[in-house]
Amino acid sequence: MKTQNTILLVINPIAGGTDKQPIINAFEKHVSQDGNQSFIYETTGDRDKEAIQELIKEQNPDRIVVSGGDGTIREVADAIKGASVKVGLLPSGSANGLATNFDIPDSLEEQLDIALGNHFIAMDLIEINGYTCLHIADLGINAQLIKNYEKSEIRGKLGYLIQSFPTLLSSDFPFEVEIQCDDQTISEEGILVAIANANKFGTGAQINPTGKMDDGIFEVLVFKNFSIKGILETFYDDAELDPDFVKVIPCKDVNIVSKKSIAFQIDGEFIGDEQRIEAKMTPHKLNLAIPKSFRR
Ligand SMILES: Nc1ncnc2c1ncn2[C@@H]1O[C@H](COP(=O)(O)OP(=O)(O)OP(=O)(O)O)[C@@H](O)[C@H]1O
Repeated sequence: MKTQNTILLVINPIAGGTDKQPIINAFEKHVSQDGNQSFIYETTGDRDKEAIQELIKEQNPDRIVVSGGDGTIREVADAIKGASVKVGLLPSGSANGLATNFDIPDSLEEQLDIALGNHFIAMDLIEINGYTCLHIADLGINAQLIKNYEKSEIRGKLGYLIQSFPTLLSSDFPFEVEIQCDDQTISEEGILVAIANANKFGTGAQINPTGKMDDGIFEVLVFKNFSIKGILETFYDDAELDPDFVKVIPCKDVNIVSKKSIAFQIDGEFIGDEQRIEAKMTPHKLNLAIPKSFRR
């Protein structure tokens, strides 16, 4: 006889500003049709990591399905660190950068098939200045855009675009950094220094085409100057990054020091103006359910 599994849904009621009841209904239906048992935890924004850890201890779920944005996924990743529980995604945040990297489709039914399916990646987790990073962190123009965007009242792509003009003209760019990666030290000048586990920004821009999310290595990318060609190339899957435009340094451990404080973001969330960034690959993996068609 098939054993009954317990599946926990962690759902952020405010993510993306949408009604979550249809997601809860579809999840419960799908899990019961599979002959499994479901239970639900709604995040509150206060001590969610600890609450999820308590639930894992009490209920010992076989899998946790996360409905929210990257912030909610990170909360779950932090809660299960070191445990083997599987994780599925029902992206419902405002940007969904991690889901974009795995080409998770828009339809809820397809998302449920994937989240409750049996294709997994043992995804690397990076620790940066004490935070868990799921896909991409960066110092420079992109983080400055996110900072300006978070302060602005105009939402959506238009808001992002309007913010880009003062950001691109700011005297902070380019800036100088010293990068100590494993046992080499490099001095560079750039407009954006990214630490990338993944290939894409949440917007879909392909900034790190050779990155693999399960190889135990992340890439430090230094974008050296404003190049329309270089920026356009990052939108194509098979882009070969021009070394005059971007320098790529694969590593497991990096210290980045900037001469001045520069805007810094992790997974689409503005962290602060920073001068020192310490990033290292953690020994933990996220056992994530992904589409069968995902190309590593
Ligand atoms: N019930 C709640 N009320 C208010 N805030 C909450 C609640 N639950 C979670 N949060 C907050 O939501 C944030 C995480 O949101 P998340 O990133 O998942 O969604 P989002 O911001 O809509 O999406 P994205 O990160 O893709 O832009 C955290 O700051 C968390 O503290």
